[in-house]
Order: sequence, then C-alpha cells, then structure tokens
Amino acid sequence: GELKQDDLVNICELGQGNGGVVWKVRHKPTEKIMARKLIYLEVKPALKTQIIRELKVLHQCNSPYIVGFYGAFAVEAQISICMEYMDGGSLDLILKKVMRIPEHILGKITVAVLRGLSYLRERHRIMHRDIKPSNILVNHQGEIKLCDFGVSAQLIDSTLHTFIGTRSYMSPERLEGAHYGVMSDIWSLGLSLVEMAVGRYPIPPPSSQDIDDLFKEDPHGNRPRPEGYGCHKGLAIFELMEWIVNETPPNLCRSHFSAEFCDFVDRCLKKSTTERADLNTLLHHSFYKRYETESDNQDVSSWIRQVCRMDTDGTNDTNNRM
Ligand SMILES: Nc1ncnc2c1ncn2[C@@H]1O[C@H](COP(=O)(O)OP(=O)(O)OP(=O)(O)O)[C@@H](O)[C@H]1O
Ligand SMILES: C#Cc1ccc(Nc2c(C(=O)NOCCO)ccc(F)c2F)c(F)c1
Ligand SMILES: [Mg+2]
Repeated sequence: GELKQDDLVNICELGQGNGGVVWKVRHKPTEKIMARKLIYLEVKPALKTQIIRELKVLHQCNSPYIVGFYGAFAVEAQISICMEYMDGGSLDLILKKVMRIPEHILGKITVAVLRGLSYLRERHRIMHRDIKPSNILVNHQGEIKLCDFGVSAQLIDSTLHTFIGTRSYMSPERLEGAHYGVMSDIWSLGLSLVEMAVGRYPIPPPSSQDIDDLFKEDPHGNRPRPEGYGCHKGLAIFELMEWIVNETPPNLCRSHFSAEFCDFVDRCLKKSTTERADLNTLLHHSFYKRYETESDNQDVSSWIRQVCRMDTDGTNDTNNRM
C-alpha cells in the first residue's frame, strides 16, 4: 500500500548530502527497514504533484543493479523517497575506511555500474546524471546498486539552481554547457574508478611520488596515513572545473594496476565525446569481460563484511584483540 509519514519511525541518520538527508527508518505496518531520503523543495503544489508522479516510475525500475524503491510522498516542502536500505553504505564511505579499493572489487563495481546504466537506458531511456562513489551502494550480500539517477525531469529541473556538486564528477562537455548524454555518465564512471583505485579525488592528478606514497604498506598491514591525507588542500570548485575542461585527464599508472584496467579508465576519460568509449564498447572491453563471468557475489560479500568490521582508522579489532 501507499507509504505515509506516520508509518515511518526514524532509527538513525545515514548521511547528509547537498540537497538531501537520508534516514534509516522502520515501516511499522510491515516492520521493513528502509532508507528514507528527504529533499527540501519550495515549489508550487502543481510541480510537487508532478515530481511525485514522476518518481512513481521507480516502481518499474527493477534490476539487480538498481536500488529498490518503496514509494515517494510529499509533506509540506519535504519530498520523501523511500528506498531499499543498503547495509554496506555507499562507496565514498567505504573508501574513507579502506583508503583504496582493490582492483578485483573495482572490476565487480564496473560490471554493476555498466549493467545498471544499460538497464536505465534500454528499459527507461534515461541516463544516470550523477554517477559518483556516494551514489553506488553495497550490501553484505555483496550486491552493488545505483541510486539517485535522474528519473524525474521535474525534480532535476527544480533542483538545478540549488545543488552544486562538492567535487565535480561532471564531464568536460557538461561543464562547458554543451549537449551531453550517457557519454557523460561514462566520464563520471572513469573518474570515480580512478578515485577509488588511488584513494583520493584525482584532480589535480596525483604525482607518481604521491602514488608511491599512497601504495606504501607497513608490515602489519595497517596503512600509514601520509600527513594531510584525505584533507589535501584541494582546488576550489571553479579551479577544479577549469582543470577538467582545460587539462589532460587523470589516468592510472601501469606500475600498480593491470593493463586492461588502465586502458578501461583511459577510454572513459577521453575529453572528446567522439573519442570516449560508449556503453556498448565498454561492455566488450577485456576489463569488463574479466569480471562479468564471475556470477556470484561471494568475493564482494566477504570483502564488504571484512571492511564493515573495521574501525574508521583502517585497523581491524582482530589485530588489537589481546
Ligand atoms: N539506500 C541507501 N541505503 C543506505 N545508505 C544510503 C542510501 N541512500 C543514501 N545513503 C547514504 O546517505 C548519504 C547521503 O546521501 P545523499 O544522496 O543525500 O548525498 P550524497 O550522494 O552523499 O551527496 P550529494 O547530495 O552531493 O549527491 C550517502 O552518502 C549514503 O552513504
Ligand atoms: C532507487 C532510487 C532512487 C532514484 C532517484 C533518487 N533521487 C533523485 C535525485 C537525487 O536524490 N539526487 O541526490 C542529490 C539530492 O539528494 C536526483 C534526481 C532525481 F530525478 C531523483 F529521482 C532517489 F533518491 C532514489
Ligand atoms: Mg546520493
């Protein structure tokens, strides 16, 4: 049946973004645990009704690579979007815990993202528009799913002027205001993969010295946090956008990553859309083929469970247990 506010009980806050806050909630009538996103929007009632109507298309978005949807409703100026709770969280949070995501996990992430993008395009004729680590969610079963894609044209339109990304995953053509499509999602995937592989937002590109520092492991398996790690004085948002438009794109170095993985991200990070690989080309790329055969989620599942046992400083309590 229809979801309504009074049936939802807050359990804890899952996180805040630019324009939304997300709560872990319990739906009393069904005892189901859900993730409820609240977006504050001051729009005319007619537009709010249109947004809710457009969000109901999410009931038809059924794929192993898309987060499940339970319902959407509006109460005053708050839009609520109730979706499947993913108990492993988003990849930006995972990245903060582990510093870098290993290549074989990034391979599975790539398979899920490409299959999710294909599903959205083939079955719903939409692009994602906001591919980045915080919009790729995982759970303890080892499933990897997309959320926060542009299913509602009116919601996109109503939030354009308010939400700005903190660090831009937007493609050069999109930043320049040119026409863009799913090719822009491919750029965002490439940038997200480099960030997760190296462990920091990759613009301005890390020097080879930075990379070697990031890959130093101490014998106990704990990683040294180079001073200023994670809180590097990044470029201001405008300088960043200028860099993306004017400078050469980031890439992966062959000394730490496989040739296929380096080539895959290179093809995603071409500045010119005519040179950039499209979805179908990537579905035939050797990096994708290597991981698409692995049918089960077991390796991701055990990795996620191991990561979720970690404290945020990257240690495992097992190391310190007396
Ligand atoms: N379905 C979900 N299950 C579990 N956690 C979720 C779910 N949806 C969102 N989250 C968590 O809530 C946080 C906030 O999500 P939100 O989409 O509002 O912001 P964001 O994606 O981090 O950033 P931005 O608003 O800039 O796009 C995310 O970082 C994620 O960890
Ligand atoms: C499953 C699922 C699912 C799909 C989309 C959105 N939300 C959005 C967002 C969105 O949440 N963007 O994140 C930034 C604002 O918090 C933006 C445009 C749009 F059409 C949506 F439907 C969502 F919640 C869950
Ligand atoms: Mg999000």
